[in-house]
Amino acid sequence: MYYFIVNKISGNGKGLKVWKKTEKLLQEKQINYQVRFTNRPKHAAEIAKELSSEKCYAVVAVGGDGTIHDVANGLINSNIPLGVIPAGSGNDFARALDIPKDYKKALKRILMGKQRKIDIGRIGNEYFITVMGIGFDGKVAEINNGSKYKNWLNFIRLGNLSYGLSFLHVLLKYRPVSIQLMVDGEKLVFCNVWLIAIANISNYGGGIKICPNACYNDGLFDICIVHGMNKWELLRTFPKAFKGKHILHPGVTMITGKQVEVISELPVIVQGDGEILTKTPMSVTIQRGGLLII
Ligand SMILES: Nc1ncnc2c1ncn2[C@@H]1O[C@H](COP(=O)(O)OP(=O)(O)OP(=O)(O)O)[C@@H](O)[C@H]1O
Repeated sequence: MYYFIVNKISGNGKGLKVWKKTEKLLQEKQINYQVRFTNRPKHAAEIAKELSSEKCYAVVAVGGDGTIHDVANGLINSNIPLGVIPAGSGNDFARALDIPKDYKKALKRILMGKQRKIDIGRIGNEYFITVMGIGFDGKVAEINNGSKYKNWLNFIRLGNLSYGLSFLHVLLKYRPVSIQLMVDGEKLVFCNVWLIAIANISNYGGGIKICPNACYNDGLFDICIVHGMNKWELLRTFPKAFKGKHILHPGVTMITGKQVEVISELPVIVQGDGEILTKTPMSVTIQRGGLLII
């Protein structure tokens, strides 16, 4: 049995469209499957948790990174692999793991049954699988998730642009803060911090290579700290991040680590996989090979 968890509204309705085509293919191939639809945020985590005690080949998320985040959280500590049929706006997880954008190819890959283990980040009782962003970045995710232009840009197939627009929106008002980090027991202090990205994969926000050397199975987070630059420098440096070239700027510090604690002078917002998770102070740990992907 294959279980599918579908977020119909992901990618501004792409979830439902992709599912209809996928279902047709499953029926043609006479695959044994069941489908559940989400009807609220975090519902996919509840469904996946319920399914994690069933016998099945895989639980497949049909949606974007937020849906994959929820399904992964429901499957943690089970031995059931997570499959992905990409149907979101950004699809950064699929991009990093070479999961085809095309539903036919993505399904073929799931049915082939080859499994791999990936690292996950743990923050309290929640897990993230792509990138965690602290500060400016968290605010951008908050604005982006609630924006009307995200839906509109998805509609005209330019969903990737919405993160850039939200970036400009937040840039007008955001004030950088001082932040203290403890990385594997070593204390580091940075002034005028715009953002800290703690990454399991290289990209977020629809292809921004924030930590170009991040690898999902090396047991390490790649950490990018953007600090000590003014608004205009940040604006000039941002486009370089699409190719990972921002790391050459002196105001960008790159480090790696397994455990990171973040304390800031004022509480700042934290996102993981594009979902708002918490505010600082917070602590995150990597769990090597914590999730099975099919
Ligand atoms: N029925 C629903 N109604 C409202 N929100 C939902 C529903 N089902 C799931 N969600 C929430 O929708 C949000 C967006 O989903 P998702 O991230 O998969 O799509 P996306 O934002 O278009 O793609 P991406 O994250 O790849 O850019 C998630 O936070 C998820 O929890």
